[in-house]
Amino acid sequence: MELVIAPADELAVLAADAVESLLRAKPDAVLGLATGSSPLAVYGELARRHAESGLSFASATGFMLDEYVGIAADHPERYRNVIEREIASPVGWPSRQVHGPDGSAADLPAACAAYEKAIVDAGGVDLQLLGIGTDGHIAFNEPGSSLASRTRIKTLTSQTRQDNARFFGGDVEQVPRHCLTQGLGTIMAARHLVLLATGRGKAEAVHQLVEGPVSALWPATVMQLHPHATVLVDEGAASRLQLADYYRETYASKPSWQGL
Ligand SMILES: N[C@@H]1[C@@H](O)[C@H](O)[C@@H](COP(=O)(O)O)O[C@@H]1O
Repeated sequence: MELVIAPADELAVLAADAVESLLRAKPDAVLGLATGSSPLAVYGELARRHAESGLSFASATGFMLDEYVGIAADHPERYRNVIEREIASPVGWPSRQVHGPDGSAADLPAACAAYEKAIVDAGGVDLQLLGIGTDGHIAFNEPGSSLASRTRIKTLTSQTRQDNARFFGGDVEQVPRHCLTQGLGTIMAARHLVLLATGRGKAEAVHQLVEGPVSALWPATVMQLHPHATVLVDEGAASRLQLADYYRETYASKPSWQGL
């Protein structure tokens, strides 16, 4: 696992660099897309590069991490709509190439199985962007999630619903109770994981993710078992790391030819 501690704007540039080098080397790459506020600056940077230097998503495929169940199709916070607004549309990415779990399906387990198959059929995810919840969830894999889980229905914790209430006018009752989410096993099958976390509110989750014991209680800790995981954090999110000085030293002495 590589840990980078830097100001938030630099983290977004680093993550965008990783996406750009992948797309330049493999235009039909498969990208894993996260929602939440953490990846927004990355999406902004990618949109800027699309507009200014022609970075193209025309042949790429995207897979979202998760989706609410029981949210109106035209709700601005439906993750499908968020991804369309924040990244697909700004980079000219054809909608038919960007996929998400179908939270409005009549048969939700079948929709989950179909989603797993679609990811495999596309060749698997090359680079998965991730955020992290204050309780250590990734996608919507709440504490207690099986470390081997696949796309399925989950019930959101009250902590996550409170955290996400800000997207629903501050009213926690408006936040759906259920979701479809890629499982931890699904996420672990991606070839490169890039997680972004900023602010002191994420400090404990980041400490557990990087330095805690691997445990379903802190689902993101499963990333310790991934052969290529990059964790990008600002000073606030790094504030509880025991080995922060070592991570800084390692990154400062990293050879310039070595990407993320
Ligand atoms: N399902 C999403 C996660 O994918 C995201 O990582 C998390 C953190 O969100 P934020 O980046 O806004 O802190 O929120 C939601 O619960």
